[in-house]
Amino acid sequence: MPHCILRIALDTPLHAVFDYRWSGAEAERPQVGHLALVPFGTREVVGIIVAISEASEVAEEKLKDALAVRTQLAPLPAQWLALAGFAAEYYQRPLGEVALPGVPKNLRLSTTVALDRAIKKLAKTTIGHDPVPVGMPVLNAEQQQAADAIGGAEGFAPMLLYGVTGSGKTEVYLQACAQVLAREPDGQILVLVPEINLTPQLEGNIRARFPGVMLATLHSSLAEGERMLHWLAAHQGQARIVLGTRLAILASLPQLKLIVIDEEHDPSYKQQEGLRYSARDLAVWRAWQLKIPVVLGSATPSLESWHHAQSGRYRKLELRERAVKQAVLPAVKLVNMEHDKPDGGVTMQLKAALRQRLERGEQSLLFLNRRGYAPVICCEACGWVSDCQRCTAFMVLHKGEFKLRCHHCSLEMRIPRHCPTCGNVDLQPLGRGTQRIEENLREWFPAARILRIDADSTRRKGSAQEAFDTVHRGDVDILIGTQMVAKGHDFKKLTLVGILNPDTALFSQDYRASERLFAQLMQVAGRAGRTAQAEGGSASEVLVQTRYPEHPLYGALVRHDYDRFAGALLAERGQAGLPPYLYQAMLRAEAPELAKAIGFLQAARDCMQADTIAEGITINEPIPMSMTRVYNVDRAQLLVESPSRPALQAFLKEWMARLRDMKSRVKWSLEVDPVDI
Ligand SMILES: Nc1ncnc2c1ncn2[C@@H]1O[C@H](COP(=O)(O)OP(=O)(O)OP(=O)(O)O)[C@@H](O)[C@H]1O
Ligand SMILES: [Zn+2]
Repeated sequence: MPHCILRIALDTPLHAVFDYRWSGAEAERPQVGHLALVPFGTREVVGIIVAISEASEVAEEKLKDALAVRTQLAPLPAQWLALAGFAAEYYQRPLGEVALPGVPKNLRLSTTVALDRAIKKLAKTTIGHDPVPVGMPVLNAEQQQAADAIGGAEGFAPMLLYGVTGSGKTEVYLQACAQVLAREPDGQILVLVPEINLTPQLEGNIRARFPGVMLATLHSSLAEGERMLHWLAAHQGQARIVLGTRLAILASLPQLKLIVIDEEHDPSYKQQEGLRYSARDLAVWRAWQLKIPVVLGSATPSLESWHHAQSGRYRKLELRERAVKQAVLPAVKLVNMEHDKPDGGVTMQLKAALRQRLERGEQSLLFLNRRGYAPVICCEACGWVSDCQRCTAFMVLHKGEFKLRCHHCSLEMRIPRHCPTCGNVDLQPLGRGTQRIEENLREWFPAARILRIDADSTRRKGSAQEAFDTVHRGDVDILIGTQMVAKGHDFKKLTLVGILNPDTALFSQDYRASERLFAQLMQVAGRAGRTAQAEGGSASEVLVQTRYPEHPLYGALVRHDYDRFAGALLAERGQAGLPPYLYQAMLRAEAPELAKAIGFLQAARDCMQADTIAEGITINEPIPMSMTRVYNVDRAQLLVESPSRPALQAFLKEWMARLRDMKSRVKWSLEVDPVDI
C-alpha cells in the first residue's frame, strides 16, 4: 500500500471527514482506527482514520499529505468507532467532535514523546493475573441472587438493581465482577460512578478485593500524564476494571464484558455542554452493541429505567433490606415549620435531636442544597437587592471572604458598606446558605466538631477526600453540606439527618423537579442508620423541615415508598404526554438581546413547520429560558417533541442540516433528551 487515501475525522465543528494522501513507508501501514497527524489550516492536528480508500473525490492538487501515523498505538477498535459514530448521529454532532475528545490530550500532540513514554511504562508494569478476589463477605440471599444474575448473564442483558439505601449494592457489583473476571480470562469491566469524590471509596474497595487485577480510573481531575496512562491501560486491555465518571463511557475497551452504572438516577451522568450525552443511555447502547450485560443500580431509579423495568425490558433485581444485620431504614419525620418556627434556620425539634446525638457521641448530618452565607443581601430601607449585573440571578453573600459572588458567571465584588441606591448602612442577608448554618451551629454547640462540605469548602484538589475521611474516621460531630454529601457515602456513625429547606423545589416549573427532589431526599435520608444500632444508642431518624407536611412527596418519603411514588409520577407523565412516553429535543439560542435569540428560534421553527405534521412532530413556541440572562447574554429555547424516537431522530437530522445552512450569527445548540426544561 504505497499510496492510499486516509479519511480522517478531526475535532472541528464542520460536519465532514477529511481526505489525506498517504505515501509513507510500508512498515507503517495505516489501519482504520489509527491516529494520524495531518496539516489542517495553519496547524498540525491529530485525527482518527475512519476509512482508507484508493481514490478521493478531492482534486489531486488540493490533497495534502498526512504527516505521520501513530502505528505504535493499536488502532481504536471498530466497536469503539461505532460507539462514537452512534453518539455523533444521535446527538447530532460531527463525528470528530465526539471521537477526539474521547482520546487523551497527550495523544493529540504533534510529538509522540508522551505516548512512547507511557507505552514503555505500561510494558514494564507487571500485573498479577490472579482474578481470585480476597475477603469477600458472605452475601445475603437477595444479594447472592442479584450477583449471580449479573455474573451469569449472557448476551445483551440490561438489569436494574433496585436496592434500598445501604442494601449492599456495591458488594453485589464486586461479586458479580469477580464472576465475570474468573470466567473471561481477558475480559474487562467498566464501572461508572456519578462523582469523582465517590471514586476513592470504591477504588480502595476494588483494589483491596482484586489485588491481582489492574484497575484504571478515568475522571476529569486526573492530570494529563495520568489520564494517558490509565486510558492506555484500558485501550491495551491491560486494565481489567475501569472505574470512572461519565466520560469513561467513551473509553476504548476492546474486551468489555460488563458495564455497571452505580446510582444510575444521578443527574451528573448527563453532560451539560458540548456533546450533551447521557452516559447511562450510551452505556445501554454500548452493551446492546457488544451483546453484554449492563447493570443499572439505584435505590431511587430514574423514571426512564423504572419504566423499562416495569415493562420487562430491563430485568429487575431487588434488594429489599439493609445489608448490615440490625441496620434499619431511619424513621422519617416531618417537622411543621408553621408550628415549630425555625430560629437561625433550625427548628426546636431538630436542635434537640442534634443535642441528643452530641450527648451520645453520634454523628449528625444537615443537608441544605445552597452554598454561600446567604443567597442575597438587601436594603430594608429602599428595597435594593444584590442582583448580578450580568445575570438574572442574585449575587450570593460569601461572608468569610467579604465578597458577593454570582454562582452563574462568577462575578465578584466586595460587600458594599452601604446601600448603592440610598446609602443606608444597614444591609441585611436574606435567607440561608450552608456557611450561615455552620456559623449558627458553632454558636449553639461551641464544643461540637462541625464540618461543612460543599463546592466552596472543597475547592483545593484532594480536599473533598480529606473532608470525607475526617467524617469516616469519626472526627466530626455535625456535618453540614450540599448535594455533595447526599450520595453514595457509607457514613457508619450517622444516626440523624436534618433536611433544611426542601420546599422550594416542590413548586418548580420543571416536571422533573419532583422526581429529582424525591431521589435526593431518599438518598440523603439513606445516609443514616447504616450500621447496627449501638447498645443504648439512638434509633436513626431523619427530620424534614417543611411548610407543607401534607404534600404527597413527603408522605411517600415517610413511608420509604419509592415504588408507589414512582408509579404515581409515571401515571402523571403518561397522562400529560411527557417522557418517558414522549421524546424531546431542545434547541437553545443565545444573543446579546432576547429578541435576537427568539427571532432565531422562530426562524428555525418556520423552516420546518410544513414538514412536521406528517411525521407526528410537535414544535413548540420559542420561550425565554427561566434563567434568561447569564453573563450578558439572553437565552431562549424551543422544545420539539414526538411520541416516536425514530421520527424525532429523522426530523432532527434534516433540521440540523437546514439550520447549519442558515449560517446565523446567533449562537445555538441542540440537546437531545434534555433533562432541564
Ligand atoms: N452481605 C453483607 N454482610 C454484611 N455487611 C454488608 C454486606 N453487604 C454489604 N454490607 C455492608 O453494608 C453497607 C452498605 O453497603 P453499600 O454502601 O454497598 O450500600 P448501597 O446499596 O450502595 O447503598 P446506597 O444506595 O445508600 O449507596 C456497607 O458498609 C457494606 O460493607
Ligand atoms: Zn452573574
